[in-house]
Amino acid sequence: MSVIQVHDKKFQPYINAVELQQRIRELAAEISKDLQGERPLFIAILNGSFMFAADVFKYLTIEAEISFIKLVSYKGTKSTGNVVTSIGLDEDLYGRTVVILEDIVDTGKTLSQFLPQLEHQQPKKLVIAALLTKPEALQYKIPIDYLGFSVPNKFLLGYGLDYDGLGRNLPEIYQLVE
Ligand SMILES: O=P(O)(O)OC[C@H]1O[C@H](OP(=O)(O)OP(=O)(O)O)[C@H](O)[C@@H]1O
Ligand code: HPA
Repeated sequence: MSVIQVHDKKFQPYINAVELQQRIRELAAEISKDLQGERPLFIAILNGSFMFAADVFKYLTIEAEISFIKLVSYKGTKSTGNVVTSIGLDEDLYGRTVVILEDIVDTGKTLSQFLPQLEHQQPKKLVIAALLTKPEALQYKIPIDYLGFSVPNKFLLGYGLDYDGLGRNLPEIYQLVE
């Protein structure tokens, strides 16, 4: 792995593919142990989480379902500010064990807006699995139950994460060179 250029910016190697896969196997093993017999529904938030979701899901050793959703944000009324709604969630969450799959919790804004909507459906349990989080960037308190890596507040690329549309296909994670 070496420094790469995407659009106008340079990125240096940060987490290699072997480390990533090893950590994801560990997370999948933990989830499998904790949620044995619950037939959880995994909800992957597109676009960024597609690779993480695919890898976690294939390493699970329990019965589970998966659904992919896209969040769309639009301007609500003055009092509600931005409203986030989801496209593609057809399942009824009532009484179910639900695992949210996110590639990254950065400021936490996305999940802080979306979690209440899921909770509204009264799942039996709602847990979060995130590959990455940036503690220094967090502005909203998000309880991450299964975390891959805690990372510094620098822009990341690869393994689902993009810079202006590119870089999602990289099998490893890169960090912006500043
Ligand atoms: O914690 P936050 O600051 O809200 O950031 C995290 C969100 O940002 C990214 O999605 P993005 O909105 O860039 O869309 P994408 O997944 O399609 O790239 C990422 O996949 C998370 O969903
Ligand atoms: O560090 C990041 N990289 C790419 N996309 C993102 N979305 C939130 N944080 C990031």
